[in-house]
Amino acid sequence: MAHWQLQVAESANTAPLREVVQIIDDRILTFDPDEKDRARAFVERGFIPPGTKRYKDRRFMFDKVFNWEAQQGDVYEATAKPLLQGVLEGYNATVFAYGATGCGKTHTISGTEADPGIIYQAMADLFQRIEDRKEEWRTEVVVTFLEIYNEEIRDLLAESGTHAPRGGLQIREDKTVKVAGLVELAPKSAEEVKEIVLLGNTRRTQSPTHANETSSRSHAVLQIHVTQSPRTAAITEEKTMGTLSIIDLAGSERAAATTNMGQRMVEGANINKSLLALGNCINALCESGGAIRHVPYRNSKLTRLLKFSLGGNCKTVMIVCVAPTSHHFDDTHNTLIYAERATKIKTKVVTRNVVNVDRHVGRYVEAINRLNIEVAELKAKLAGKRDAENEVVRRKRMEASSEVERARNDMKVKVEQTKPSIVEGASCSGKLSVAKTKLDAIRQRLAKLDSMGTLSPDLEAERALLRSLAGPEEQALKSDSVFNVRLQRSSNASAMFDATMRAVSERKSDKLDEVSVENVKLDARFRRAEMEQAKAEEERDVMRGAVDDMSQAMVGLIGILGRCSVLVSEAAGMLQRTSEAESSTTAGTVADMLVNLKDSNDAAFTQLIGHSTAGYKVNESKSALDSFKGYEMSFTRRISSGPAVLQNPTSNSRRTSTHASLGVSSSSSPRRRSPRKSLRSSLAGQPYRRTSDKEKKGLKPSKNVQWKDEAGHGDLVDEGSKLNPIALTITPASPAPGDTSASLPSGPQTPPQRTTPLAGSESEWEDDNEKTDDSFSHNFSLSLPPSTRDSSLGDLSLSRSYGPLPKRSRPSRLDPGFLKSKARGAPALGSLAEGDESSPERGERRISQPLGDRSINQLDHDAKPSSKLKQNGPASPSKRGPSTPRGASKSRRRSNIGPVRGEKGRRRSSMIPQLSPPPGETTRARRLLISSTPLKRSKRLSLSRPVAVAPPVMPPLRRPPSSMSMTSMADTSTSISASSRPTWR
Ligand SMILES: Nc1ncnc2c1ncn2[C@@H]1O[C@H](COP(=O)(O)OP(=O)(O)OP(=O)(O)O)[C@@H](O)[C@H]1O
Repeated sequence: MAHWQLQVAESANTAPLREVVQIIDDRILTFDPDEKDRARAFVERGFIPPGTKRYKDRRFMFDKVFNWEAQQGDVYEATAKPLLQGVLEGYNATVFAYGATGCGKTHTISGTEADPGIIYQAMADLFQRIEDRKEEWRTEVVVTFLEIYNEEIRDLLAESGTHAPRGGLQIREDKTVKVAGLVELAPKSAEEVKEIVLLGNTRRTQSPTHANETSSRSHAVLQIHVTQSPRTAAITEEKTMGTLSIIDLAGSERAAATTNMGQRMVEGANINKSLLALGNCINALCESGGAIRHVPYRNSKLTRLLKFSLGGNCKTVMIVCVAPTSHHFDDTHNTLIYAERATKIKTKVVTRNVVNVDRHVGRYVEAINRLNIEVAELKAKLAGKRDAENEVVRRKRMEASSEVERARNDMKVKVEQTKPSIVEGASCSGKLSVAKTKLDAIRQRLAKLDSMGTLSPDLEAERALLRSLAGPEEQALKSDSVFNVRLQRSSNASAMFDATMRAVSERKSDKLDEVSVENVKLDARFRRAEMEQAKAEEERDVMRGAVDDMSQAMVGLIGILGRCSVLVSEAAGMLQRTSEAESSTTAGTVADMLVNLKDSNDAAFTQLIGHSTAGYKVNESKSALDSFKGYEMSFTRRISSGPAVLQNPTSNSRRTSTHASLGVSSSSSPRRRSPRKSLRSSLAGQPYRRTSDKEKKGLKPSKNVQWKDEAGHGDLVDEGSKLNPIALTITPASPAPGDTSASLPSGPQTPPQRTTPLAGSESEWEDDNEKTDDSFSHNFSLSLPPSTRDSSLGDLSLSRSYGPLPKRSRPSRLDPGFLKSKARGAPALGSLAEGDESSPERGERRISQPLGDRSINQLDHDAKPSSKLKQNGPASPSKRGPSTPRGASKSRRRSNIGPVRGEKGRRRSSMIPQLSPPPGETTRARRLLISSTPLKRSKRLSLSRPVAVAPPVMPPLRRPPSSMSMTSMADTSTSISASSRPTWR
């Protein structure tokens, strides 16, 4: 069935006398619409007889009606474009423009360079579609261009001078209509077709007429033959052939209207004749209704040429151009009637032009060769495609790898940036935990003391001590403390670290494949775990340091307690003997009290560590009081900021390991050597004693009033002048040169250990601020009551100076004093000369041994009659000199344990406990009150003063025993036991 599509294009005309075409919508128009203004209608049309219409007012309906604003593209879209797909599928199609002369047929079909018409747009579309399906179809396009001028067919593509005839071509009609001898061109693009059309138009007959300056005096027929065959060849080749005919008819013209004369009139007559033949064919096709009826195609060349386009196997679109003004009233009217009649053409079903070519056997070789070529081409394409794919894959892998590397690098950089701060935060967290734990223990004891109501002086002193101990811990736990600030900083760094890890692991990138994304995530997880491990290790180290600190302190304190108990016991024995000899009841009472004190302390000691010192006997020949050099104990630790930095106990214990006899183990036999660290080694392991500034300046240090100076806080109440105390400052001293242990076989065999650098290095390690906060020292002062005159027997005060001290300057080996003392020989070193002052001869040393070394550890081995104790007196250097290892003194000197020789005199006098007041001097009990609030702090605090035990000559006690008030350490120990948690520090 032929598909007729009638469309009307309105051409703008410059003679708008009256609009005779009124467009109703895109399919309906009204010709010669009725004039509403009756007066004007009368003026225009005059009188009309009754029963007749003044205006035709006739409606026409087409497939599409364009208004004045329609563009070339709009016309193409609605007319020729729907035919193109049919042509490619093997259908014939025809587009022709019909209308009166000068109405715009050529403009619609060909257009201009700037505004191309249907031909160019259709060709552009056609070649684009061919390009799109070229993989499956081989397509050939052949173009012919002719004109029918005065019933003569002329080839518009025939070049003059060639054998191709320009005119007089004949139509050959078989199954199709063909013009013999036409030049066929095979354009490859729409541009080439455009050039072909422009060329042909220049050859087309055009003449100016009255109606149109560029009036086409011929019918132009452009035919595009499209032949397609599939690329996949088979035995039977199926070809499709479609022909698109685009025809620009010459305009119909009325001879009267055009006033053409001569040739133009002849042309017009031929034009009208052919158009009339076309009209007759259309009428015949309409009337036949598709039935077989004679259609007068042969009446003109035009109808012969359009035979199959009008009534055959073809889809045809007729574009009708009309002038909308009353000036072309009749032409427009006739054209519309002409077009309306064309819409009624009914043709048979349109079929495809498909040709099945059965190949001859002889052509198989040709087909096979072609197929081989095709296969080779396809293989080459495939290989190229694979190479390209491989290249793409390789490039993607490289990009993914570099992206992963970038992510890893980002994480590494962030770890390096934040790790120090985060680890420091972990350290601070650990220190804060330690401080809190310590503070809890201190507060527990304080609460216990507070609940006791009125406290005895010693408990008051303990409370003051504990408060001062609590101060730095509270300080450390404050929200604005250094640790908390660092902790906050650390948490910020940690948040940054986490955010970066999260951002990097969740980073979206087209370059990352799944494996790379997983790799990055794993790496981020590893970094997080690594950071957690670093934090945990740091915290563990802090905790371990704190435990070590506690252990060191505990070992030292156990030594102090043990030795004090023995000392008290021995003093009690002396007093008892004195009381027996002099029949002094006072001495006896005091002795009894001391015995009680010793028993109480021993009980506390037992309760504390499960070991009693009661079984130890005092060496009769060498009294502990005589040999006791006091305790020099400087626990240098860092409050809440890490482990205490004590001297390496290993080095010292190694030196005395063979004589470690007062073990902290619960061994039942005191003689049995404990595998654990011995008391002596513990004591030897204490930090070196520091020379105070006063000592360095040669000032005579006070005895117990040194607290304020050293501690920098606490109120000093020097009651010594009033109370005349027996002040015994117990200082766990480092092994003195006179220490027999130093002369024991193990001593010389063991190289002297230099211990100072350890502490020194720690001192250097801390920054100034932290050192101020972190250092403290202990000083335990056992103040015995005035024995003779004061009613108050004084108290046993356990004091601990705590707080800042002036920065200690480390003695340097380059120090002139050091060199000077070095030049004088070993005796000038430190405490090696402790016995000098008590010796009548200079350089002669007293045998003064730490109690723990001799009286406790070697009770049975060195047991001598107690009477020897009195006879002992200043010992000759020869008694110990040969056995004194030089290394020991050197070691002590290096470790700055003792003062230089020049300071000995002053220090010595301050060290000797004034068991009996110097002649003419009123001794008073000296009590130290420690303020709970440190006034100032120093980096390190020397815990104690070196002390020398005065000769065991006890002044007669004048005070009745009943009034004596002595507080044993049992109170403290009881509370400790009650809390089942030692609070030694
Ligand atoms: N839609 C339009 N827009 C602009 N100009 C137009 C349009 N239609 C026609 N014209 C102009 O009107 C003039 C006549 O047009 P055209 O030559 O296409 O008419 P024709 O129908 O082909 O006449 P003939 O039958 O005599 O060849 C031309 O100059 C053309 O540029």
